[in-house]
Amino acid sequence: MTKEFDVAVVGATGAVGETMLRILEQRKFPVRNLYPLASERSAGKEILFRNRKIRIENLAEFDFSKVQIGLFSAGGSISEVHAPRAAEAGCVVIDNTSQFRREPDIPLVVPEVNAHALAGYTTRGIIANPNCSTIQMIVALKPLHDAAYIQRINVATYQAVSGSGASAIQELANQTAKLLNGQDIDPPKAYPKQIAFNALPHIDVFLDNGYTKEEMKMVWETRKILEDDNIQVNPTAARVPVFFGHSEAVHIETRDKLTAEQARKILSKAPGVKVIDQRKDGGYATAVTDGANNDAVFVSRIREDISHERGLDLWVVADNVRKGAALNSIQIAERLISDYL
Ligand SMILES: NC(=O)C1=CN([C@@H]2O[C@H](COP(=O)(O)OP(=O)(O)OC[C@H]3O[C@@H](n4cnc5c(N)ncnc54)[C@H](OP(=O)(O)O)[C@@H]3O)[C@@H](O)[C@H]2O)C=CC1
Ligand SMILES: N[C@@H](CC(=O)OP(=O)(O)O)C(=O)O
Repeated sequence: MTKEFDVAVVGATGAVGETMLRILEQRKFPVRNLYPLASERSAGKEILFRNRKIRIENLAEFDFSKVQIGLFSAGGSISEVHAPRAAEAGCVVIDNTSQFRREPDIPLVVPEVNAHALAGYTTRGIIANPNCSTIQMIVALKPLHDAAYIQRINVATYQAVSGSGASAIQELANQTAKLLNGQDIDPPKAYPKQIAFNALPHIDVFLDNGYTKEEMKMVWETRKILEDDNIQVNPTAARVPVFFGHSEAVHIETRDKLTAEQARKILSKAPGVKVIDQRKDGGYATAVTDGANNDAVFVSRIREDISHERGLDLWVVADNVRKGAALNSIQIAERLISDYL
């Protein structure tokens, strides 16, 4: 008989939490009892899971000794308080926030890339899920790194508003509707400037070195996941008026020469990757037509960099809420139960 697990979803009413519920159903994760948790604002409301209504409970009052697995996506400050409390009660936490990612004794895991790191979860009882932009980039780059050793990455992201949660999705929809109706938009709340029909070169807070925290997460997390502090990463992260699906223009410089043909061949066999790369109109993946609602990381526009002897260019697209967050967490949970619990 398949072993079953009691699972808490923290942030179950949010953009990521709701997607987690759907993915647990779709992948037939062996859930015995599901506990959807959120703030006291949502406590008492109901969610649907496997066609059954389940009452949302208040995270602050939840006893984590009732569950073996906790999927957390309610923000860093919430995880800071409640993830250690859950781990203390014997629940293994898979945390979607950036709260613990840089801590050396907490594994930061993308199952296709470094599943072996999961073994370290026993020290703190917490496993960190990486940043969405980092996950899709690293799924595409790891096989190329193994083949030719990547020395430097230059990346520009084009990130969907769903990365900022349910309120930002609503803000883009509202601004778009108002502008199309010839009305003035309300003062922006989710972002400092209008997002509809615009592009903002700003995600997360600004740091002293002039990069934003979203950009530096791509540097720190890439190095930790690849276990290589020598890899140089130079990101620019931008927010664009797309609802679901992050896109990235990725430029790599490898130690050993890799042709576009070799890279295409390697990527076509890589776990979690789907290559769509025909050099013709529409022969490439986009966030909306391919990334959104799909599990794969799509790679397109594979070509040799005309400005660098050992340079390669790629276009990488994925569903930021699925592979960038909810799906990756559940893939971690699947490895956890198959290999450790
Ligand atoms: N891997 C990654 O890159 C990603 C990580 N994330 C992480 O997940 C978090 C949630 O993202 P997202 O779903 O998009 O955000 P949403 O704003 O859509 O949802 C937030 C969720 O957190 C809950 N919450 C808020 N405050 C509390 C509280 N005090 N106690 C308990 N629950 C609370 C909300 O519950 P309520 O409805 O009751 O307010 C809601 O369920 C982000 O803050 C981020 O840390 C998100 C996207 C990608
Ligand atoms: N920053 C991501 C989403 C997110 O929450 O990332 P993180 O978990 O690294 O803070 C985005 O806005 O698209």
